[in-house]
Amino acid sequence: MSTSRHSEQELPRWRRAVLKVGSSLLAANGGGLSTRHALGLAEFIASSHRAGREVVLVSSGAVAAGRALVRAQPEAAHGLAARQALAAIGQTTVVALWQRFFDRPVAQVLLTHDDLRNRRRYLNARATLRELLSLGALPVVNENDTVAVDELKLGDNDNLAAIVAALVDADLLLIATDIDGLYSANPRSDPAAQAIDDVAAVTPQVLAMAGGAGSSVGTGGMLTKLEAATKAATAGIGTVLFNGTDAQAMRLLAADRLRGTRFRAGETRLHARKYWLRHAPLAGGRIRVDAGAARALQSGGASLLPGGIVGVSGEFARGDMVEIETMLNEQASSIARGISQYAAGEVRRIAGRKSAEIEGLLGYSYGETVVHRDDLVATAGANP
Ligand SMILES: Nc1ncnc2c1ncn2[C@@H]1O[C@H](COP(=O)(O)OP(=O)(O)O)[C@@H](O)[C@H]1O
Ligand SMILES: N[C@@H](CCC(=O)OP(=O)(O)O)C(=O)O
Repeated sequence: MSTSRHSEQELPRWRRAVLKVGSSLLAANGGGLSTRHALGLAEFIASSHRAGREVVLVSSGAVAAGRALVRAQPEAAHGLAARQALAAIGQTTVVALWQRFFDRPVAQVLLTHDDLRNRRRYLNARATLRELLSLGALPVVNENDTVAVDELKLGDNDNLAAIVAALVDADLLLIATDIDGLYSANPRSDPAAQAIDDVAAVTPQVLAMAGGAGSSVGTGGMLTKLEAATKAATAGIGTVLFNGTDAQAMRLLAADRLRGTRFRAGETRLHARKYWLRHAPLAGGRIRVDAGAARALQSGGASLLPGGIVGVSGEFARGDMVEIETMLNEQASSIARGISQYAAGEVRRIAGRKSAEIEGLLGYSYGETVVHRDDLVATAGANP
C-alpha cells in the first residue's frame, strides 16, 4: 500500500488513560498470542507508571488465542457457543501474556453490557476499577464473552474501551491497532488514501471513510474505532489512534508525542458530566433540605451534608440518582439532583445530624456527604 504518512503532533495531556489493544496486535493471523507487539505496548505502560500515571488496559485476543490452542477442526469453531468457548480457553493466556511484563499485579476484569447499563453494577464496577488503580494493579479488561450473548454484548472492544474510559473518568482513550491511524479510505484497498491527523468531530463524512477489519482476527475495523471516539467525546474524553506495531510510534508516545490520529472531545469533561447528571434517570426518591442547605447547593460548590436534610420520601438505593427539593412558599420545589451515597433508609436515620455522627448512627460510614458536589447538579432555572 502506498499512502501518505501521519505527521507528528503533541499528545493531549493525560494522567489516567484507557489503552485498548486489538487482536490484530496480539495474534498474528491464525497463530496464538505473541509478545512481539505486546512488549512495546507494555514498555509504554511501564514508562507511564514511572511518570505517576494510571493505565487501564482493554485487551482483546481471547478468541484468537483460544482458536490457536484448540487447533483441531477450526472450521467447526465458528458458531456463537464455539466462540464463547474459545474465549474462555484463550482468556487465561491473555492475562498471562500481560502479567509477564509487570511486577505489579495484573487484574482480570470481565464486563458485559448488562453490567454497565445497570446503575448499581456500573457503580460497583467503577468502585472496583478505582480500587484496583489505587492498589497499583494493572486492570486488564475484556468483554465477558462466555455469558455475553446478543442483547448483553457490547459487540467489540473499541466500544467497551470508550465506556470504560467514561467509567474510570479517564483523561484520554488510546487505541492501539495495526495501522498508523485514520485514512480517508481503507488504505489496504485504496492506495490513494490520505492520512488524517486531527478529527474535530466524527461527522457522517468521517464515518464514510471507515472500512472493515484489516486482518482475520480483528473484528470491527475502523468503524468501531470511530464509534468509540464518538462515545468518548460525549463523555468529554479525547481519543488517539496509533500503530502498535510501530516501535518508533510507541517510543514517541512515551515522550508525549503522537504519530497517528487525534479525535477531539469537543465538550469539557465537567460539562459532559453535568449533562449526564441532569439527564440520567431518577430513582423514585426525594430528599428535602432546609433553606440554608438549599442556598448552599444552588450557589454551587457545596456537597449535601446530613445536617441540612429535613426529610426523605420514597425509596432509593446507594448510588441512585435522587431529586433534591426544598419548601418554597409552602410548596415543595425541586432545586437539584444528584447521586446519593446512602440508601433512603440510611438517610432517614442520619437526617439533621452532624456528619461525624454517621458512623455512630449507622455502625458504618460511606463518607461525610450524602450527595458529593461532583455528583450534584442544580436544576432550578437551569437550562437542559
Ligand atoms: N479509513 C480507514 N483508515 C484506516 N484503517 C482502516 C480504514 N478502514 C478500514 N480500516 C481497517 O481497519 C483495520 C483495523 O481494525 P481491526 O482489524 O478491527 O483491528 P483491531 O484488532 O486492532 O481492532 C486496519 O488494519 C484497516 O485495514
Ligand atoms: N472479546 C474478544 C475481542 C473482540 C474484539 O473487539 O476484538 P478487536 O476488534 O480485535 O479488538 C476477544 O478477546 O477475542
